[in-house]
Amino acid sequence: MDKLRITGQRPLEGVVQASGAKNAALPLIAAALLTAEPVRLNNAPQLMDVRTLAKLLRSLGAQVEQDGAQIEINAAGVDHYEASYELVKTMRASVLVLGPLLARFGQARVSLPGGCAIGARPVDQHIKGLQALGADIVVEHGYIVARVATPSGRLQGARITTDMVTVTGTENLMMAATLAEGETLIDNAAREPEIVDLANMLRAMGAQISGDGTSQIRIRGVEALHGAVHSIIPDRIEVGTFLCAALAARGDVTVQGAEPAHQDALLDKLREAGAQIDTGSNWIRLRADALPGGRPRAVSVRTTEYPGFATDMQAQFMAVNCVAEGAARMTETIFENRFMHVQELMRLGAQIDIDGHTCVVRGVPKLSGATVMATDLRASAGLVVAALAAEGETLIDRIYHLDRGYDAMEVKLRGLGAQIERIRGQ
Ligand SMILES: CC(=O)N[C@H]1[C@@H](OP(=O)(O)OP(=O)(O)OC[C@H]2O[C@@H](n3ccc(=O)[nH]c3=O)[C@H](O)[C@@H]2O)O[C@H](CO)[C@@H](O)[C@@H]1O
Ligand SMILES: C=C(OP(=O)(O)O)C(=O)O
Repeated sequence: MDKLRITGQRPLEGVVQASGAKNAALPLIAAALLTAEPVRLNNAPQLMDVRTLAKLLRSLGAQVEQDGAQIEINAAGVDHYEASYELVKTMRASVLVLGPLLARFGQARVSLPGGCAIGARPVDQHIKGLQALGADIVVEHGYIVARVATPSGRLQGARITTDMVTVTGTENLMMAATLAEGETLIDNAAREPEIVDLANMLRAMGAQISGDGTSQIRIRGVEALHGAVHSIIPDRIEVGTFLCAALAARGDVTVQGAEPAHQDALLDKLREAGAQIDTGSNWIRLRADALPGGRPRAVSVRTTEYPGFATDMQAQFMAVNCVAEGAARMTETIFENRFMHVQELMRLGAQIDIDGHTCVVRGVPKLSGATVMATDLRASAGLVVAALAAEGETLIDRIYHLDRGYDAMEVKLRGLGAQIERIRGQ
């Protein structure tokens, strides 16, 4: 297993390029299953999760080729409708093939996604919504077995109100509804930029969708969708991770290829912490090289659905609070077990008390490098941010979690002056 070795307290300076968003790329790749015509995605990130989903689509009979930041998908030859446990267990987002398979082929057998460290993450809302669209669904032997049992063989538009706001749930239902007969209204829909990106590509494929970006999405089903070319939005979590790293390590970093409008909640918190933020149409610059007192101020956050503070940024922002002046309260409201980085941050000298869904972080003047273990994707990113700020050497084990969702992270950080290297495992 690969590890990262980081020697901290090097000033981070310069320009870094953001990649396309993992959480947009995955539903967009799944959406290509909705048509027999080719779909081309530009600005695609090069990530383990993208490779895993590509492998899953190939196992269904699709052709998928990635060449750098371009992915070509042709789902004309799909003749299998089963996503096996072996492929689904490493990545929850594989459940995104359920809606498209059901809508285009009338059947799907998709393994329940494997257990994930950050919470139980059931898919009951995906199932409930697809049932409302007319699917017969049973869960047996660890698989969701779904069939369209309507007289026309097509899903039927319906009103769906999800019990909670779910991102991939909204995406699955949106994709399924594009080929349904009649109109679907998804109420309590997620409003994330990745939902809007998916709606934009589905529209380019001929779908009729409105209301994306609000909590009511309306879809008028069409008989067939066609091919499209689409450019994936920037990865706001990757961008945020670089900004947190720049603040924690007190640098001056410009992230190019970013979308500042997607980052309001985070930029507010970074400013509150003392960072100077400047933005342009597609870049964000964070300056923390002249903080009053030399340290950021501790800032409390509460994770919520978009446009609130993203749960996927909680660990990285906690790393900033670990070296800040003062104390901050951090509340996680989306996932029940997303504080696994706390124990590892404490190995670096952080002072954190956990009480259920809330942590109180008391900033210390200095963290000190140690050997730590990555437990999930953003926990790993939080450890990288902390290690960049820590004195001495930190060894981060199990970075396969990081590779799921960051495109060449150590190469990009090295470009900013970080001392970071990958140690290849056997
Ligand atoms: C690939 C992708 O886009 N992943 C993102 C997506 O995950 P994902 O789409 O899996 O997260 P959801 O928005 O669905 O989860 C939100 C909450 O709803 C619960 N829930 C969800 C569905 C369901 O059927 N039943 C249920 O109880 C979950 O357990 C969780 O507590 O949104 C999360 C919340 O912003 C992010 O952290 C993930 O990075
Ligand atoms: C939790 C995440 O991803 P996933 O939903 O793919 O597990 C994430 O991107 O932080």
